[in-house]
Amino acid sequence: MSEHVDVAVMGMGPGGEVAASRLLAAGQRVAVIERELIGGECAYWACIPSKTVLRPPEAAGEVDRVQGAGGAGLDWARARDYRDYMARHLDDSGQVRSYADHGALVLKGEARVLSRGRLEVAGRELTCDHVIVATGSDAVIPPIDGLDTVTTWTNRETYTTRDLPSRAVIVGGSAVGVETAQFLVRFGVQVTLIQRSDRLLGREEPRVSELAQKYLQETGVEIRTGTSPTRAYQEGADNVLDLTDGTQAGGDVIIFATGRTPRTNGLGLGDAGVKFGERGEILVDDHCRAADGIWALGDVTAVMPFTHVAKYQARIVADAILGRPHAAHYTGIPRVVFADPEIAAAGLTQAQADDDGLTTSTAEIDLAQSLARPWTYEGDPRGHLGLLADRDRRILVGAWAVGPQAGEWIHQASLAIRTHIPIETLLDQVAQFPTYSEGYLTALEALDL
Ligand SMILES: Cc1cc2nc3c(=O)[nH]c(=O)nc-3n(C[C@H](O)[C@H](O)[C@H](O)COP(=O)(O)OP(=O)(O)OC[C@H]3O[C@@H](n4cnc5c(N)ncnc54)[C@H](O)[C@@H]3O)c2cc1C
Ligand SMILES: NC(=O)c1ccc[n+]([C@@H]2O[C@H](COP(=O)([O-])OP(=O)(O)OC[C@H]3O[C@@H](n4cnc5c(N)ncnc54)[C@H](O)[C@@H]3O)[C@@H](O)[C@H]2O)c1
Repeated sequence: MSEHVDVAVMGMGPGGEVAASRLLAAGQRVAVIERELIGGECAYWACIPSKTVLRPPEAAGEVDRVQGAGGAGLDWARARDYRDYMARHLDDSGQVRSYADHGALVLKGEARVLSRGRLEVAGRELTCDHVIVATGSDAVIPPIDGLDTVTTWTNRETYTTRDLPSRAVIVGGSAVGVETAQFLVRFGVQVTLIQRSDRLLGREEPRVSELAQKYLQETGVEIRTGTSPTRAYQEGADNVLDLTDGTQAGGDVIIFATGRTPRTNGLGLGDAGVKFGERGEILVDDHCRAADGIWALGDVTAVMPFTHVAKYQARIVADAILGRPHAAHYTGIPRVVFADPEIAAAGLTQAQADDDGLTTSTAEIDLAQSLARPWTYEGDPRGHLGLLADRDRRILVGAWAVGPQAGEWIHQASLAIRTHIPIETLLDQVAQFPTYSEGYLTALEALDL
């Protein structure tokens, strides 16, 4: 006999967790279904371990850059132990207990939709009023001849490794590739980064790519753009890639940071009326509704594959199920790459604004030339801020920043873009002295409006 719940959540990554927690708090009977670990990719193999191991080199670098301090050392064994602690030693028994204590029906296993409102999990049948699909994404590995003869890693092996390689080749130069290169090189690994397009972080402004490349090269990463692997083979102890530009790259390991694909295989969703996009993503409306009684959120929708977006969409879905629907807005959501210095952006790029037919004005400032904070912060100051304004509406539509803690102070631009704060109000806003946030005034004044 099948058991009935109000809502079944398929996949308990950060998106599924937020949806489930909110629905449980509102008194709904919720089944939480997870085939691996409650917490998902983010908690065990992505955001949390990566940000944990990026922090020691960042802190040590800060100490070395501050005048009057110096000599900070790095200790991989301690960094790794703390990473493993932060990733709960790949043990979710605490989460399983906690959801059960909060009244959830916790099911460990692969969920599959049998028909609308009917699910199967590990041989057990479940009926429900709503299904939330929050199954995330898998790493993509491009088809390359000979790949099965060499040692390959994705984010999973990279962020659970006990020992660091001496030399690593990273394929892919977007967020995962840049962060992974930054982490490894600062822990002493010799890193070669292979990027197919002609610049890193291809979705951001070309100037952001340029700064990202400059800072990464300064830390010792060898970056090769405009090329990609054609063949993989073993040469002695080396894992080697032949590249399209006729060169080779070799190391102890080849790490793939070549994107993600939505996890929808075998979920049985097509029969339940769910539609898929070109990348295999679940198509949703602005309430994250995929079909009658079926909702989807997070990476599986490919709207913006970030944890903060998965959590936002979870709020949208939970509110819709609880009878207080409001549409999702993605304008101005921040995008941060936790390199050193941090790389942050929000809103449109110039190319996107052009596509939208906007009449724009841009400004870029070197923060060290106009602010005190970069100088009080470090001896050889770094920091750039770029703004993109809509001249007709006199609002910001885009912003980027490359500098210390940019991932924090980008949120000012994020809010301004999301809420259409008039430029005049932004010019009248007072930022604390001396902070990086003061840069907004200088950049706004540099706009030609
Ligand atoms: C190396 C790396 C670093 C990242 N760093 C950041 C960062 O700093 N900040 C940020 O915002 N984003 C970051 N991301 C992106 C972030 O990890 C994802 O956007 C986020 O995990 C998406 O959450 P989700 O809930 O949609 O899916 P996931 O975290 O992928 O969770 C989905 C869950 O569903 C489960 N599942 C799948 N199929 C089934 C099934 N049939 N039945 C039951 N369970 C199932 C999976 O086991 C998994 O636990 C990073 C990604 C990578 C790869
Ligand atoms: N700090 C963060 O918020 C954070 C950190 C890491 C990842 N993420 C998210 O995770 C997702 C996955 O990131 P990602 O960097 O893996 O994927 P991505 O899709 O953003 O980038 C993949 C990169 O690999 C390159 N590439 C693909 N195939 C290649 C090949 N055969 N040879 C050489 N280069 C190749 C592409 O040109 C592209 O630059 C992103 O959407 C990102 O938003 C976020």
